[in-house]
Amino acid sequence: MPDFALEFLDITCTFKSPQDPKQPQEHGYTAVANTTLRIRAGEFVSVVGPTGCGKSTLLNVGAGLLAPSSGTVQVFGEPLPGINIRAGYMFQSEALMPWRSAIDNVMVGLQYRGVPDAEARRQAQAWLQRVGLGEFGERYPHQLSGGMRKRTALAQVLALDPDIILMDEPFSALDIQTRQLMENEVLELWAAKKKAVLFITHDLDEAIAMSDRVVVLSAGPATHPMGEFEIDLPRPRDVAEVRTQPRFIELHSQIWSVLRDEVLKGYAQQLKKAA
Ligand SMILES: Nc1ncnc2c1ncn2[C@@H]1O[C@H](COP(=O)(O)OP(=O)(O)OP(=O)(O)O)[C@@H](O)[C@H]1O
Repeated sequence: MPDFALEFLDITCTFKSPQDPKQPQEHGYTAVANTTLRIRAGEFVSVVGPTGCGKSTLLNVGAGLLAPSSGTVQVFGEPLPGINIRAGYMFQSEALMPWRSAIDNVMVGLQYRGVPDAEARRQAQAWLQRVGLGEFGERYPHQLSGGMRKRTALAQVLALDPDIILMDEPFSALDIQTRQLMENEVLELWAAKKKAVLFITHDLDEAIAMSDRVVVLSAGPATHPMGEFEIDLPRPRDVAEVRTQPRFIELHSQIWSVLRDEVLKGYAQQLKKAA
């Protein structure tokens, strides 16, 4: 198997201006510029950067939902021709179908893949069990708490057994306690199966606590990696406890010294845009 599960090779993404759609694309807004980022099979990589810098854009490129203006994406050494079928995707927003019960939501991807209903139901139930929702399969999304909905979404992604998991600020809407529980659950599930994970967050503590490597993106436009940090904290980790370790604090201050300036630049740009 190739060393890298997912490679972004010299990726640039330029969007046409919504105000002037007739303008040639090269005169539009360049969100991501000349970005190269490689994620090894089984590696947990977080990408942090100021708000609006281009994190989701990069993730969408990795999912095959957005074609880059230039550069290539490789999945296990092969160029990505369209949708990345080896990747599961967990969004920031709710992605559950409100008219389907939790178990039906988890089953749906398996059914699309042609798994017979009874087997899909059995597998979905096993995943709900694993994320602590064994008793809640018949509930509809509106009958579940925010944390339970996130767990259902996690089961939905993991049920498809993807080799690559793309997560876009999946827990940002949760309260801190639920968030830490979910982070620990993700780490446990990841340790059992060792998938490649690309995790987008603007929370540096979360990034360090979860990851093998943290990549810092510059403020936009033309965002690109500014620094990469190996997180050599021992595993298994408890995301709340690990934050008290001296090495965590050291890594945090090293990464923050790079990220801080970018956050300030990003903030200044947002103020300029709003003016
Ligand atoms: N389809 C699009 N058309 C035009 N501009 C876009 C499009 N998608 C994203 N952008 C712009 O590209 C930039 C990067 O957006 P993106 O959503 O990738 O940032 P982000 O880092 O994920 O943001 P946040 O931290 O707020 O989630 C933003 O300025 C955004 O307005």
